[in-house]
Amino acid sequence: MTRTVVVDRGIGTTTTRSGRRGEPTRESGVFELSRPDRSISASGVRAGFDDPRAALEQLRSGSVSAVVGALPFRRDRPAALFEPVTMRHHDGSAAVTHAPALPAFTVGNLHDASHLDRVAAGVAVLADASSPLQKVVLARTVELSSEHETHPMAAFAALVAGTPTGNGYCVDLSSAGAEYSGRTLVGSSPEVLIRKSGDVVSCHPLAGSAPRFTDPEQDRSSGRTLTQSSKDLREHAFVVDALRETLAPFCKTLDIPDQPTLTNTPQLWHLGTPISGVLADPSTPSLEMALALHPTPAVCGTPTDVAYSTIEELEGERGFYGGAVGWCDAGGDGEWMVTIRCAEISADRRRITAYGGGGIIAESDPDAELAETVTKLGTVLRALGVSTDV
Ligand SMILES: C=C(O[C@@H]1C=C(C(=O)O)C=C[C@H]1O)C(=O)O
Repeated sequence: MTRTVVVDRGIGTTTTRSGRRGEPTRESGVFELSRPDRSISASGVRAGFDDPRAALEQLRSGSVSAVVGALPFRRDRPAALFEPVTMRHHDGSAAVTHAPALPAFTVGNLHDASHLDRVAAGVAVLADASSPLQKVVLARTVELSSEHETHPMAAFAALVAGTPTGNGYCVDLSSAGAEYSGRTLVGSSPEVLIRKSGDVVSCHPLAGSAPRFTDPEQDRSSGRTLTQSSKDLREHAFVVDALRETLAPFCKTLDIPDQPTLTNTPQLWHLGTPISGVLADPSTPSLEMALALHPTPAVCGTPTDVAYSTIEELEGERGFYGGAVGWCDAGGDGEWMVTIRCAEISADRRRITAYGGGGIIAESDPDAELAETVTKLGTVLRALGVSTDV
């Protein structure tokens, strides 16, 4: 799967190293990751990698100086990673100026009842004593279309502005091959898969969700109920257990609180566990750890292989939703966010596919799960000016 792509910046087309000329691309190699304390802005493709192992090898050997991009949900699908031509770090979240205006959208079925059948089918497998499946994350999409183009930076700016933390990302997916040429992933994820700085690593897994409310008392009560929900605590524990098992071999010390704490976005309350550790080998690349940790049961399930096949059967192809978005420099430092609260913008920029899902266990209720996807889809939809109150 190794493919190296060199971009001819002058005329905006992509050529492979073997000399084949690809589809014309616009602004090839856009990568933005906005985080509350430190953001990354990269552009241009010096070398593209659809195989993350090849990117890791070249980072280790020092032949590339940094890698940015997106990992897909399925480990056997092409990644969209690249060594950028320029890469800047800056303090605080991204401040996008002069972003073009967003167009008006026609929105697909926001309350698509077919998700009820999907969840019911998942619950049936989970309740079947002969299946090893304990948790599965099931998701759905909503399609947006417009007569006018959505500029990815306009969507990114709106997503960053839509959260007080300034979380947001925008990734050109062209390095994943012809199928993805010109497509862009945008989103605002609250979930840190792995962050590495020197010998310190941290993660902030989220699992277990409840809606926010405008009424302060109702809002607090929704959060409080979540902290006491045995169903959500169980969903959360699968994720923390998986992270503990994967992180332990990398770490000299690992600090994992016994109980999750409440965290929030403008749309949702979540159960979250702040995990930190000290690496045995401080040169371990953040990309290596992201590949080891992904997919966690926050986006896939337990056990992973059974959850993967259940998702494939009940949902189909997820593309980059449920993957990871991030960066890794030559010293191994970097940060990878779980690719949730996201949407993919088509190459012609007139169609947008937004994604939302949730963890399902045997006790899950299909109606509540459908409502949770609408709330989660609200992160992207509201940023794009689309109401979810219909
Ligand atoms: C799967 C999504 O979110 C994940 C699933 C959660 C849950 O099941 O409660 C919570 C946070 C995320 O880890 C999504 O936003 O699409």
